[in-house]
Amino acid sequence: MAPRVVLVGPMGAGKSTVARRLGEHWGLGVRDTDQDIEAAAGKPVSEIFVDEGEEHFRALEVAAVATALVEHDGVLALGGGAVLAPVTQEALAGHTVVYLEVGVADAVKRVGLGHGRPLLLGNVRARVMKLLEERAPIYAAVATITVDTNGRTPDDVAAEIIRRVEENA
Ligand SMILES: Nc1ncnc2c1ncn2[C@@H]1O[C@H](COP(=O)(O)OP(=O)(O)OP(=O)(O)O)[C@@H](O)[C@H]1O
Ligand SMILES: O=C(O)C1=C[C@@H](O)[C@@H](O)[C@H](O)C1
Ligand SMILES: [Mg+2]
Repeated sequence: MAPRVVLVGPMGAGKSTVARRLGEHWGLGVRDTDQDIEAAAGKPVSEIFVDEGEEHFRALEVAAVATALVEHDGVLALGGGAVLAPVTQEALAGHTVVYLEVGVADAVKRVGLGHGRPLLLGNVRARVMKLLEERAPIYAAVATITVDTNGRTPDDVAAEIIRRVEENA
């Protein structure tokens, strides 16, 4: 069992939103590792960061991704920082991984004040810029398909993913 597609990309890329569109189109279940972690912990990601710290969250995330990759055969959205873990990078090899690419301007518009996104606390624009710069090469390296989401609607992005995944099948 393996997910039909795994979505990666930074906060505001639209992973959760586009995953729902893809699930509807293909009639597949949708899973989101942030939600799996929240359900198991019984609290939001932002509270896990405050109560237990980022390192603890990252350990939960490695386990949540590993489990979802073997258990889930639908559409899987990963948390924005999941691909930072080398073990997750290795686990993604062989999967259809879609990188939702987004620039600073669109990402900032989409995340607004960054509520519920602990890594954006403070200066949202500066934080987004730094994260995008550090992570873009990692997203690109794990991806088998890269889709530009800038200035595009979630439906448009989903349509491109559907076309390209079906072409590659
Ligand atoms: N292509 C798009 N165009 C405009 N707005 C979008 C687009 N995709 C998503 N959004 C909006 O941006 C916000 C963030 O989207 P979403 O939560 O899907 O991002 P994410 O990649 O899952 O982020 P995170 O890593 O924080 O979970 C939502 O309000 C969503 O409606
Ligand atoms: O980009 C990140 O590091 C994060 C993204 C979110 O999906 C959450 O997993 C959390 O807020 C951390
Ligand atoms: Mg999300």
